[in-house]
Amino acid sequence: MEKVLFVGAGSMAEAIIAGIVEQDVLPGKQIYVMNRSDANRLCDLESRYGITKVCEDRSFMEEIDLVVLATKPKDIQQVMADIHPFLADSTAILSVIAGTSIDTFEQGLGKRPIARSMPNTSATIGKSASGIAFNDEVSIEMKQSILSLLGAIGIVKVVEEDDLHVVTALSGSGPAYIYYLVEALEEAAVARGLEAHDARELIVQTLEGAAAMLKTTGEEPSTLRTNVTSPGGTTAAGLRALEDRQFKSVIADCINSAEARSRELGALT
Ligand SMILES: NC(=O)C1=CN([C@@H]2O[C@H](COP(=O)(O)OP(=O)(O)OC[C@H]3O[C@@H](n4cnc5c(N)ncnc54)[C@H](OP(=O)(O)O)[C@@H]3O)[C@@H](O)[C@H]2O)C=CC1
Ligand SMILES: O=C(O)[C@@H]1CCC=N1
Repeated sequence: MEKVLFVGAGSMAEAIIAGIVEQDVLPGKQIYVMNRSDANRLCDLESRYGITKVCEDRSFMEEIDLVVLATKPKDIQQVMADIHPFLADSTAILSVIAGTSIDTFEQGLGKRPIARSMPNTSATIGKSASGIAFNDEVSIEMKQSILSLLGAIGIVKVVEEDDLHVVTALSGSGPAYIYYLVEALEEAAVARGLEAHDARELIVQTLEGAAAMLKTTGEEPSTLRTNVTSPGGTTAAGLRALEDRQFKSVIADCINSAEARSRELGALT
C-alpha cells in the first residue's frame, strides 16, 4: 500500500492520521487528504502531519491504493458520486463511517475491495478499539495491510458485518460515555468540596489503574469489584445507590439506543 487518500478531514480522520503518522505505519508512503470546503483545515493538517492536501485536482486519484472514507453518513452518496469516476478498479476502500453498509459502498463505488470499520478517537494516541468486516474482494495481502494500518492505531477485532452496529455503540461511541462518567464523578466530587484539578487527577488515575488491573490480572471485573467492596463498607453503599437507579439497565439502554441509531443511519444512506 503506497498511496492512501482520506476523504473527510474531521476529528476521526485526524485521529487516524495522527496515529499512523505518530506510529510511522506508512513510512515513506504518501498520505493525501481532502474535504468538502474547509481549506484552512486542510492546510492545518498538512502542516501538522506532513501529509498532502488535495483541492481541485483529481488526476492523481487513479494511483491511490486505499481510500479511507471519513465523512458523515449523510454525505456519503455525494462523496461516492464525486470520487467513483476517478478511482482505478483495484483501489480499495476503508470506511470508518457509522452505519453505512458494504452493500451501499458496492452500489456507489462498484464491486471492489471494501473494508467497513469502526475505530474510535483514541486512535490519536494509538489506543483505538476498532472492529472491522471485509467483503469478498479483499485479498489476503490487502486484508493484512488494512489490519496492520488499524493495528498500529490500537486493537482490531474482525467481526461479522452486522455486529459492527453494536461495536459502534460500544467502542466507537464508548469514549464519550467514559468522558461523561468523568464529568459526572468530577462534578459530584467538587460538590463535596474537592478541588477540581485534584478530583480530575484522582479520577483519571482511578480509571487508568482499573483498566490496567483488568488487563494485567486477567480477573473478571466482578471479582475485582468484589475485592474493593468491604462488607458494610463505603463501596457497598455507593454500589447500592447505582443499583437502586438501575445502573445496568441504564447502560443497556445506552448501548441499545446507540446500536439502533447506527442501524438507522445505515438505512438512511
Ligand atoms: N468522531 C468519532 O468519535 C468517530 C466517528 N466515526 C465516523 O467518522 C465519520 C466522520 O466523523 P467526524 O470525523 O466526527 O466528522 P466531522 O464532521 O468532524 O468531519 C466530516 C468531514 O467530512 C468532510 N466532507 C463532507 N462532505 C464531503 C464531500 N462531499 N467530500 C469530501 N469531504 C466531505 C467534511 O469536510 P468540510 O469540513 O469541508 O465540510 C469534514 O472534513 C462519521 O461517519 C462517523 O460516524 C467513527 C468512529 C468514531
Ligand atoms: O456519534 C457518532 O455517530 C460517531 C460514530 C461513533 C462515534 N461517533
